[in-house]
This record gives sequence, structure tokens and C-alpha cells, in this order.
Amino acid sequence: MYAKAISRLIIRDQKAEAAEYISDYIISRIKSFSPTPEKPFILGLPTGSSPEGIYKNLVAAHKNGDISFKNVITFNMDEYVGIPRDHSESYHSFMYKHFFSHVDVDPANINILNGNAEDLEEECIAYEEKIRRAGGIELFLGGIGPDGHIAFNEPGSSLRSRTRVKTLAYDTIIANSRFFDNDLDKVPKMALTVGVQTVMDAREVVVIITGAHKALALQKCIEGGVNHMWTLSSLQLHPHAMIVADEDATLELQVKTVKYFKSIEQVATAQGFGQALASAKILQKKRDSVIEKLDSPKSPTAKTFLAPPKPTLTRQITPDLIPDSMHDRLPEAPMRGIGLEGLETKEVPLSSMHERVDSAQA
Ligand SMILES: O=P(O)(O)OC[C@H]1O[C@](O)(CO)[C@@H](O)[C@@H]1O
Repeated sequence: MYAKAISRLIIRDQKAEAAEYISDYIISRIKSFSPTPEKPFILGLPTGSSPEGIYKNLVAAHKNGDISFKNVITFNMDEYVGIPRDHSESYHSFMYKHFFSHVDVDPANINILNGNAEDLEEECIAYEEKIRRAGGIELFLGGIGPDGHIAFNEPGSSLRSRTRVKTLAYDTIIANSRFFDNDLDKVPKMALTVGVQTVMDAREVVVIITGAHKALALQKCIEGGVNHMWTLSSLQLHPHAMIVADEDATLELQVKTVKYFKSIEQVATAQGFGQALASAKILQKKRDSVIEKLDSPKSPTAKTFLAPPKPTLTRQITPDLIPDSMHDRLPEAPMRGIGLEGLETKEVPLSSMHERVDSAQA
């Protein structure tokens, strides 16, 4: 892992345009992946009001025959603990209402944490295991809270955390109370959530951030350092992280930050490579072809650098060590006559300290 800034921040005027950018992006990613039953596309999904527009677009695209989710396996980010699965505000209900009921995803391919499992810890361990067995998440779509949490990884969460039970922060309870008649007491106090590391393990992470109430979180995430108090900031360490925000969410960013990210998108578009991410497969292909070119005998570099003439290595047998005395190594006759006469050590007469003190005083 290496430290870097967020790869891309895409800014759109309105929330709906941000959602459109992401839904188009997901569609293009799934299409270019060409999933099959043997090689399904593994998609991580969030809930909340932010991604609603994305689901709406995906459903419309599916109905237009533009995209199929048949060979897509989904893993949701989180689920409340202790509310019935069919509660209107459970994340199970949300996902079926906004997405699953309207597309051709195989119900057997839908994974959502069970917040009513008898053993919640076991449920979380099994979830991580299932993600791993599926081959890891290809693209994790995420949403954040105003306190900068990704999934339900509240401020102070370990950046190495994995799926586990989490107590919701007061800020989150207030934010989510709008779905529970604005009654704080009705909001579940705990949730199961994938960990920060679970998200970071995805090959790509895309996060939607909209609204002025999330502006501080976006600023901390992009302009601040990696910090467990703003768990979204961990994305700075991800090689393929993209945040799509609306203008309101950029209110706390420095003008130069906004300008810079906008210029990245403009330059990319002008160069004709858009913002599409080169898939690992394409990158690998590119690497292979570069190496192939270098290795080719026609390549000038191949001759000069890659295939230097093999040096003939000869090894000498280490001679036996013949011990000699120090005396043998002292120069003898040849040294005489070249100005080294008289350098022989003179005998030093022994005198006691007492005698030396006396003569100094005299
Ligand atoms: O988009 P909203 O309504 O602000 O909700 C975001 C919430 O949804 C989640 O993405 C849950 O999946 C959380 O990370 C966050 O608390």
C-alpha cells in the first residue's frame, strides 16, 4: 500500500447529475467486465438517500435493455441491528424497494447482513468469508455520513476494521432520525457494517457525496490526512478511489482543490481517455505488451540493454592460507638507504611516575 491523494473527484452541479455520472460508470464497468456465471461481477452497495438516484437510473437502464444484473453478485455495506427485516426502514426493505425488485439480479446472488442473526459476530465473520470466496469486491459503491463515516465505520473506527457490530454515533442517530419520524428513540443504536479494510480491499471504490451537510466530511477526507476520526479519509490510500460530489458538498474545499480536480477531468476528456478506469486486465495486457516489445529481438533496447553478452565467469581457487609471523612482514634490508634508518624502536628506560614528577618540578 502507498499513500496518495484521492484518485479522482468528479464534481457536478446537482445531485441528480452526480448520480447519473455514477450509474453510467457502473453500467460501463459491468459491461466491459462481461460477467458470466463462472466470472460474476461482484458489486458492493450502500443505502441512504444519496444513492437513490443511482438506483433509479440503473433500474431505468435495465428496463431499457441496456444492462443486465444476471451475473452480478451484490454485497450490501450494512444493516441495522434489531429491527425486523420487513421494517420499512431496514436496509433489506430499502434495497428491494429501490433496486432488487426491479432488476434481473438472482436473489441467490444478493447478500445483506442479517441484523437479527442469533450470533451477530458469527454473521460478520461469515460475511467476510463469503466476500472472499466470491473473489473479492470489484467495485464498492459507498455512501457517507456527515461525520465522514463510510458504511457505518463511525469516527474512531480502526482503519483496519472488518465486518463487525458497531454502535452508531450520536451524529448518525440524529442524521438518520429523519427516516424514523424524527424520533431519536426509534433509531436503532447498533448496526452490522463492513469494515474500513473491507472497503479498502475492493478493487475499486466509488463514493457519492452530496449536500452542504457533508461538505466538512469531504474537506477532511480530501484535504486532511488519513485519519480514523474521518474514516472516509482512508480512501487516500486506495489506488482506485473516486468520489463524485455535487457543488454543495464542495463548499468547504479550497478553491484551488476544486480547480485542480476539475482540471484533471478536463484534461482527461480533452486527451480522449475520459475518466474511465483502465481495468486490471487492460493494465496487465499493456504491461505484457510493453515487456514483449522490450524482449523482442528487433527492439534496439533488447540488444543493448536486455541481452548483454554473457560474461565468462572464471573462479579462482582460494589459495591455502600460510600463517606467517609479523616479524616476517617487516621490511628489512631494502628499507635501509631510503631514509628509514633510525626508525627502529628505541628502548624506553622505565621510570616511575614519582621520578617524572620530581624532574618536572626541578
Ligand atoms: O445518503 P444518506 O441518506 O446521507 O445516508 C448515508 C448513509 O448510508 C450509508 O451509506 C449506509 O449504507 C451510510 O454510510 C450512511 O450513514
